[in-house]
Amino acid sequence: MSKKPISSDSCLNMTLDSVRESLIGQEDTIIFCLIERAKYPINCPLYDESVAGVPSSLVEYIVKETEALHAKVGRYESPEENPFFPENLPPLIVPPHNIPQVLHPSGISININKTIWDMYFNQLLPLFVRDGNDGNYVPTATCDLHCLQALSRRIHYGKFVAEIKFMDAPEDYSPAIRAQDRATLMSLLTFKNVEEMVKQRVEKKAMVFGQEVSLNDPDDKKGKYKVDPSMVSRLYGEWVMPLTKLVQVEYLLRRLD
Ligand SMILES: C=C(O[C@@H]1C=C(C(=O)O)C=C[C@H]1O)C(=O)O
Repeated sequence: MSKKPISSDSCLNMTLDSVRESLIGQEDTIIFCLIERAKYPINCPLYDESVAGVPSSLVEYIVKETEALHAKVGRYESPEENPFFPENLPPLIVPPHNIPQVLHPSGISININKTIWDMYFNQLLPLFVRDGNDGNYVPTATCDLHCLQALSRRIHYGKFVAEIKFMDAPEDYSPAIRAQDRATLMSLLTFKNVEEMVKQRVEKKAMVFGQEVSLNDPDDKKGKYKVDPSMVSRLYGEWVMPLTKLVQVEYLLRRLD
């Protein structure tokens, strides 16, 4: 496993192991966010485009307005954060943080949040949320926002993974980058054994974090989970890891610009 610091002057001492540790920590956040969202039914009116009083769906309005507030106080100063609606974000009202530059400048602006948005609302939500409408629209939208932010952060973390992989073996990656050869880059950065471990671990975490707890009959709730653990494994296998790898490829394609 790599132990080399990512760059001598970044002082961040990132390694492939340390970014993988961060991805493992982010698994917890994603699973807890899914558990919170699953408390509410689908609450369809939130996603209806024609709600009186707001210019878009209620969920889109809440995400946009929250991002505008967060932009003013510096959320998007961090290279780990990517807005869903980057157009027309207001300027900072606090002093800049001067976060050390780790990523290659051409890769920083990669943003696949449109794909993440579509995946979340059209494919993922219907899989783990029950039908119904309990009227809790704003708390439900807040859960959607947290799920989206956690997934986006995890998937865009591929930029850091790619930077480290490149710095560890520029001689392996450079010919494929020069040839703009996506398939070779994808196979160079893929570790099937790591992906298999990730899928197993998130399934196990979903069992532990989402188990139902009963004081009376311990067997009463056995085998019942707040979100289906196999669905979490599927989420990672079909969307989270492929999209993280897409970000890695996009980043590497620009790495020698
Ligand atoms: C993130 C990495 O790159 C790839 C993507 C993975 C993921 O998204 O979890 C896991 C293994 C790799 O195939 C990594 O190597 O850790």
